[in-house]
Amino acid sequence: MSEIPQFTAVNLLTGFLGSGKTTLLRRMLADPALADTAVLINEFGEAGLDHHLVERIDENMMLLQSGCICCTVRGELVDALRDLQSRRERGLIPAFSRVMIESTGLADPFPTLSTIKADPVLRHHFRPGNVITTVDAVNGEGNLDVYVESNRQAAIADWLVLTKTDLAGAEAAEALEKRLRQLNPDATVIDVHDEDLSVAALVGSSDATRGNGLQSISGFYCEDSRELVTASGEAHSAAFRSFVITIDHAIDWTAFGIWLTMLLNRHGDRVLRVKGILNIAGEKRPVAIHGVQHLVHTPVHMGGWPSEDRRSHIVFIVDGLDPKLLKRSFEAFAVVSSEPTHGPTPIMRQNR
Ligand SMILES: Nc1nc2c(ncn2[C@@H]2O[C@H](COP(=O)(O)OP(=O)(O)OP(=O)(O)O)[C@@H](O)[C@H]2O)c(=O)[nH]1
Repeated sequence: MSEIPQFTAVNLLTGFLGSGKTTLLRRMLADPALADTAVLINEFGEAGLDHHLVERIDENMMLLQSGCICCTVRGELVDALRDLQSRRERGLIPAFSRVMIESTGLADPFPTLSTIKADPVLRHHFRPGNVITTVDAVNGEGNLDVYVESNRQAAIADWLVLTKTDLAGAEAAEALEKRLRQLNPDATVIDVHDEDLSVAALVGSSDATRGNGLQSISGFYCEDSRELVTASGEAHSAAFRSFVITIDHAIDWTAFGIWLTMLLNRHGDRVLRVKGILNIAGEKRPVAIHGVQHLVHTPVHMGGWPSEDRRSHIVFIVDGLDPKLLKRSFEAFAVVSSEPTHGPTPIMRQNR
């Protein structure tokens, strides 16, 4: 069992929606050097799926849900860290020597880290560790153009991890890297596909790199899950909404694939993120699907169902798109087969 450090580093894994945070987290947790890591996952929206997609469930992993870590669930973050500390001290959970928080894709890293320093209990046990920011080489430039959150996540990073360079091509990746270096000259920029990348190094000592970003960013906070406020106090123009569709019948894969592709082709600039765990007609194991703006990623068969619940859950994060319209188009496409997964009714629920 590892010794309890005097101050446990709390590392923050951030990056815009769908930029590859959970994918990188999975890779990090698979590294034996990072086995003694406690993980807090924060999701924007009512149905958290990331803790299922990580496919590691143990007592050192917690879900912070129903809000954004930089604002509405900040108290939950404090409680979760205090709880981890208390259970570790009493030997109720395996000792951990670092914490990794995966934030929502919309979170501002600054309030998250300052929460730890400001809390009278936490500051005796924890210290801010590294900020690791994933930046998607396909959508990254566009996100930096439009979303202030994306700029802040990049500006405060100790590590800027370029993802999806395999899809974007060398030219786009180089242009993005150049822009990121201008935005944050102190960060180390690395390609997630670089053979030399040691994921354990991402959570190494942060003393040499931390500071500049934290000092230059102030006054930004996320008011609630729908409206974001800029450093100057003006309302952010983006109208982010998150909602989930839950389906009680097995899904017709072909119809669903056509529907999702058409949706993202047409509205990809406003459907910032789609992710789901689906019960597909004729399949025993669940299928994880991911859409990020105009991009539909390759679906993946999961190892098994994460719980007794066999229904499909699809989470959407949209910017200025009416959830009712999206739901109507989903229904019109008849993506639901006649095979029930969980009782006869109802077919579909929308939480918000
Ligand atoms: N081809 C490719 N796909 C990637 C890469 N990184 C992530 N993906 C895919 O991108 C999709 C989204 O990845 P996630 O890791 O879930 O992204 P995320 O940032 O955790 O998403 P949110 O938590 O919803 O913001 C998934 O289908 C991943 O398999 C990459 O480097 N290359």
